[in-house]
Amino acid sequence: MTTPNEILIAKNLLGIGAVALRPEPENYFTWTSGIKSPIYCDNRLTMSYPLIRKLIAQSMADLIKEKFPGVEVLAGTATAGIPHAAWVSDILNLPMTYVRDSKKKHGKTNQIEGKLFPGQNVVVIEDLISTGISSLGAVQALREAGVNVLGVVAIFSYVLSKASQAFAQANCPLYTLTNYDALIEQAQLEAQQVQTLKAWRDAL
Ligand SMILES: O=P(O)(O)OC[C@H]1O[C@H](OP(=O)(O)OP(=O)(O)O)[C@H](O)[C@@H]1O
Ligand SMILES: O=C(O)c1cc(=O)[nH]c(=O)[nH]1
Repeated sequence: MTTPNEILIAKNLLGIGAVALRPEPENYFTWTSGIKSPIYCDNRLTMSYPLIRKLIAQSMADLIKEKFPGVEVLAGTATAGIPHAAWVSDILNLPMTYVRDSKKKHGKTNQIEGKLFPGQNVVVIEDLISTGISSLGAVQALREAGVNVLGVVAIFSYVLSKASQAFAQANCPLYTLTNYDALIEQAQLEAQQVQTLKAWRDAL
């Protein structure tokens, strides 16, 4: 069942043109995982719309307070999760860190930037979940640093079965503000196109 807030966030993403469709296989987008896709959701565009980024930050803050009341630190995923982690940490008045996808090649060679203390309760902030590999990589780095990852909060998920399995296997709860089904239902597409897009996702 799609909730009113999932619909609201999906409508806002659609309203700013964050969702692009390329139905012809020869023009498919390439995702970070290498998956070829007829759809791409560019949540980075939300940075340019203060009202929408505030709606996202407040919704994430509310979700974190409800699901992870013991949170002590937020960790954004580089790069697209970082600005959202900053805005949410401001609302919740919490310290913030961010996690690179690998160790920096120079300087202090950190993968995690910012201050963490072993045993702290951390929530990871991500912009988007496809396979979940990026956010679960951040979760692993944080666990190796000795902190307790309570879970991941993201703006959007494609709800791929492989992502659900990966989060379950990593014993990491995931909550998102909206998802693929809400998005394509609000996208004012032909019924046939909605069916094709759902079948494409379900086959991944
Ligand atoms: O669930 P996954 O299959 O890992 O895919 C989702 C990731 O892909 C995008 O990041 P991208 O690698 O494009 O980098 P960016 O955040 O620096 O833009 C997005 O911001 C997520 O982090
Ligand atoms: O999997 C990805 O790389 C990906 C998909 C998508 O829709 N949007 C995005 O920013 N990244």
